[in-house]
Amino acid sequence: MKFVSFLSVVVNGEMIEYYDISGCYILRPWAMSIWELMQVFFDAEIKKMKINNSYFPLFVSKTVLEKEKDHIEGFAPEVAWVTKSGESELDVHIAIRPTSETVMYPYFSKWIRGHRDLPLRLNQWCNVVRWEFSNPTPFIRSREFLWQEGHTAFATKAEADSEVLDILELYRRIYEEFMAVPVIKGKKSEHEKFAGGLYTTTVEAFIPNTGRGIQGATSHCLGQNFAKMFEINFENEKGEKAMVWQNSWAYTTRTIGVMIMVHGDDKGLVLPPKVASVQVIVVPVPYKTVSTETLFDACAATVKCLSEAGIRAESDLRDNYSPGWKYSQWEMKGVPLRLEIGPKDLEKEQVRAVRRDNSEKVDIEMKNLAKEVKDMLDNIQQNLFDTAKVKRDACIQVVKTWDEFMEALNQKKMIFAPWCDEEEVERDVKARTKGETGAAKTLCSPFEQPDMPEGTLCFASGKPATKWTYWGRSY
Ligand SMILES: O=C1CCCN[C@@H]1CCCn1cnc2cc(F)c(F)cc2c1=O
Ligand SMILES: [Mg+2]
Repeated sequence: MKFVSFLSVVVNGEMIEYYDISGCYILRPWAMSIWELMQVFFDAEIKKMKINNSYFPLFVSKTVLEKEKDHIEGFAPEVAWVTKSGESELDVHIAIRPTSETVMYPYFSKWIRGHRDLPLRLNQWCNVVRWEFSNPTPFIRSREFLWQEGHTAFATKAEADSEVLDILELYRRIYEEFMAVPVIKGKKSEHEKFAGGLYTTTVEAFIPNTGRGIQGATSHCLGQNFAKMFEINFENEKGEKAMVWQNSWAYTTRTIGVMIMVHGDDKGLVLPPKVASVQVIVVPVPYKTVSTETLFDACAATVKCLSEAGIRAESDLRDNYSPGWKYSQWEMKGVPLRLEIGPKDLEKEQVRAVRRDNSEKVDIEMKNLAKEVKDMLDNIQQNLFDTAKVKRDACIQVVKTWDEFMEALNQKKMIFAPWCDEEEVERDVKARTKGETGAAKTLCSPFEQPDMPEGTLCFASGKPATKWTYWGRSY
């Protein structure tokens, strides 16, 4: 789906309404319901991990936010400030949280005294503000967005390392099991990682239509960097004073944008059933040979039968739109399955099912309705993932030399190359590929590393390669 159509699809699909402040968007129910369905899954999963939700203030004082210069110096231009209340200047300017490390960690320091206070594992569902200037795009890059941010503290590095991967697996599930979007799990390079942390793990998605990678969600091990900065110590079992090991992890409303870009087509949105607030829309096809009331009753009974089977079904009984108009509107909104009920269907005690993913039409017997519809929805979910994976894999290009790299980059590929893992070389590749469509950067080094034949050289530096890494232009 091309960019222009992305902007029109999110508006025509009634997900987004533009707002009079640039970079800010209204999330309408059709989008908010997707966020909520994911939240139900993720919140239940972190509760199983004994992670508690909390809520910290939106505001950070300047002194606290700038406690450690190098943590935010690169981000300073993005920070939004409250400088006045009414007509009076605030003597201490207050930042709106762009992320909550500096909000939370002074209290982690206060609450964590002994090893019995560990692990401390908090999450919050909230909004954050980052006053970015690069091209704002609904869901993908906005000045305010919704996310969950997890912040955890452990006595040992091993516990932190293990939780980083547990959370990353939840992010993979969000993308692959709910959004039907294939992602690659891996580690960010030293250049691309969260500078305040020890290492960053990520699930990377790829948008075949634009040939750009996109960071899907991140799970950072912060090491003891913030413990040092905020003096978060505890007395360990040997009575020694030790610093905690911390993680922080987030996914955002960007997930919805990725899903739209991957599955959308020229008829509009295509929603995976797992995240569709309406999975089945029932549309009556009136005809003079049968009373509208009979048809409407059949639609209502169909909705009731599906709802009782746990399927999110609605009927569209509006009498001021034709069936054809309704079909295109619900296709634009991406409803996975449409059931048409006309006189003939009534006679044969069946419904005409039309799939949104491949436009296939099949007749379903009313008596097997719930089971057949459930199976079709599962099939649509799987088909969307399989189709997206084939498309994404077709974009992956293995390269060994600089020329092959440049050719693949200009063919909008997701490049898989042997790399010497030197930060200087990554900076050099960025400089050499700078262009109006943006430079190439590392996306991640996948945990699953193919073997590196003896003597393989880095595609960019010619030095001995140490790891296989995905490269590409990105959002
Ligand atoms: O990405 C995560 C997971 C959830 C908690 N935070 C981490 C790292 C966020 C990295 N980051 C990202 N963006 C920022 C923007 C700012 F304006 C700013 F002051 C600080 C940051 C900033 O620290
Ligand atoms: Mg940023």
